[in-house]
Amino acid sequence: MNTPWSPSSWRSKPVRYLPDDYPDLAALTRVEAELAKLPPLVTAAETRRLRDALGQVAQGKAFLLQGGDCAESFKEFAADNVRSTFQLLLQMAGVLTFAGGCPVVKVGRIAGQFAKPRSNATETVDGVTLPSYRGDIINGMDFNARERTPDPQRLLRAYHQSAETLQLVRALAREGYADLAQLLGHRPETEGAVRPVDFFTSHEALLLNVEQAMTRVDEATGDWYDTSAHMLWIGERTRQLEGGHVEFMRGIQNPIGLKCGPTMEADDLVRLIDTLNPQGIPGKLTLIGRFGSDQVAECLPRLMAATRRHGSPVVWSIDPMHGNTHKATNGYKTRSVARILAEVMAFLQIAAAEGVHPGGLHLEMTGQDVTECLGGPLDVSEDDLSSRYHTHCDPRLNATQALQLAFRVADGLHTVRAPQAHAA
Ligand SMILES: O=C[C@H](O)[C@H](O)COP(=O)(O)O
Ligand SMILES: C=C(OP(=O)(O)O)C(=O)O
Repeated sequence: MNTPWSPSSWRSKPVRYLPDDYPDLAALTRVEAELAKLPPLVTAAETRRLRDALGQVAQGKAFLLQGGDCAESFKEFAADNVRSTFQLLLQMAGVLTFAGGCPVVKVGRIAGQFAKPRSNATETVDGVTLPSYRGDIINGMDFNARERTPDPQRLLRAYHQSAETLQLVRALAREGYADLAQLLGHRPETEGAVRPVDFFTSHEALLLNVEQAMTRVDEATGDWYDTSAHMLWIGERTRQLEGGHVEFMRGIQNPIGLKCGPTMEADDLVRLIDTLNPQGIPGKLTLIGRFGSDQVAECLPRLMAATRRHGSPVVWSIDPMHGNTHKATNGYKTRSVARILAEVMAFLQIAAAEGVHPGGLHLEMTGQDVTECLGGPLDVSEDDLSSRYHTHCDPRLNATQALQLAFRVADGLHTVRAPQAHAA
């Protein structure tokens, strides 16, 4: 694609999943202009550091751990919640580093993960039909007409909450951690042993009007960076080659993710790679498979084979959440840890068979002790779901479930690497 790009060129393309029911469009335009004047949330230099770190993943020398809420919310925003998810990610990274034998790049679904592409535009309860809840950045979760009407002021509230979240995350990352013992809950023995950690932010780049407003020229390089997060990804529902989301993402220098679900064809994937990373920069593009444990064996090998033949240095990561959602018999939207584990293990085995580095894990998870996914070490049952089901959209792994997964992945990475180590 050699056509000129600008932060607003997506506006001339078909765009899916952007709300089109703001009652006052002039108010929306005013808020977009206000956002464009607010300070960047992240810097271009930090963003380049993440791209370089992901370049190491693309070369098989590191592993990507990306995780956090399905949807951040205004109501659940609290320092303790941010801290517990941050610490959980560090604990998991510790497990993966020690057992997997390579550095782990840590990226939160945090400080901007607010907008959700919903399967149905409307929801009907007791004969009343209203717009679906689409994330706190767009409308409210309560089932009444006022809450479900998109409100542009929510864009500003989400910006400010993201800024506060980032401030806390940056402080926590500076405090860093001393060693694995501290990660597992013990205090460091000496102050001097503390090491800062690199921690990055990410979210789905769904609301292109917001992403456009946050996109600025970096003085040092003259390049465009989306300063709303270090990494942005294109969702499964908005990855059309000719669509607005791909158009926007092809012009920014941030590392980007691309969700790849069961309907992704190898030819389309190659075209998307050529469009999104035409120069083949290592670390620029992360492919995030999300097929479901029952489809991964059928879908993933041909996509991995296509990227291997193509030769562009992509990171292959797996999101074992979004293809494994089902409704429990009591109506809760849930996921079973067994199926999540099965998809991740299949990913490791398929990557080994295709000669591709299994580069990362993308999870919806929280440090809070929720009961949203079934199974795990404490064997959450369908009857337990109602006790602590707090997610605003999709079910997340709780801390014990996420740590169990990290140990299993670390084991799996060790096993798939062992034959390569012997061969070397
Ligand atoms: O998180 C992703 C999507 O927004 C979500 O899976 C869609 O959920 P829904 O099918 O309940 O709309
Ligand atoms: C919507 C999401 O996933 P997907 O696009 O893969 O369905 C998500 O990760 O929040």
